[in-house]
Amino acid sequence: MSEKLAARDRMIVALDLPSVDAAEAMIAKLGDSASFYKIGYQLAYAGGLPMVRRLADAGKKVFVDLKLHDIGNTVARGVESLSALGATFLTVHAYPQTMKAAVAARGDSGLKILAVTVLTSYDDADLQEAGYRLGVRELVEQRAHQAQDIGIDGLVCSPEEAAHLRGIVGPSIALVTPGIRPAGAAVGDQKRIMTPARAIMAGADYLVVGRPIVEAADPKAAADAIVQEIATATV
Ligand SMILES: O=c1ccn([C@@H]2O[C@H](COP(=O)(O)O)[C@@H](O)[C@H]2O)c(=O)[nH]1
Repeated sequence: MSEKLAARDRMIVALDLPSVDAAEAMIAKLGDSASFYKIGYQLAYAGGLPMVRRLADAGKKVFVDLKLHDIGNTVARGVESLSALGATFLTVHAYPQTMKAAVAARGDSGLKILAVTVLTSYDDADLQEAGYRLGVRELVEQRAHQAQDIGIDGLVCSPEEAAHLRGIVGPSIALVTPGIRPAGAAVGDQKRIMTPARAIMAGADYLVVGRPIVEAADPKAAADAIVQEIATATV
């Protein structure tokens, strides 16, 4: 990551909420404690995509996490449509055809394409069950090399792989890490997790945090605590 970001701007809050009203209420609760939001399946499919422009116009950054994966032409047309929304990041799965189509289609829109290496809810046994021959570490590494060759802007990975990947891809590819759990937080369905401080020390550029904030009794206090942890861990 070339730019030096403030701790708050490295935390991406996943707005995994059932409606636009619920998401807007959460954004109001968080106020200045959050500057970067992620819109994924739940909110996008509940009419949340127009929020991208509204948030961008309000000075917030937005990550559209739709994890595109289809034939190249369909991915390219989808990226063209999404690039008009004003988002900062868009995810695709880290398959070569998909990544090539997305990188070619983003044009000079300013949209950055992130490749999802291996979902943070997967471990080696899950990959084997899905028919993969490689374990998590090997598949993440292979996909990182392919993504870099294709010209991808960033990788989504677990913080467990961040230090290793930083050594492979160098400083200019953003490492965006879900699977963040403050000490004592419920793990849920995530399998490859770290605390915010450890993720930052491992080399993550951005931390994606959903349930530990949006399901907290006091989301603003939860977000402030994570930002404080990021600040303390930043060297
Ligand atoms: O590998 C991945 C890719 C994306 N995600 C998304 O991040 C958030 C994490 O939410 P938590 O509630 O903090 O677990 C969620 O929107 C996922 O779709 C991921 O977890 N892992």
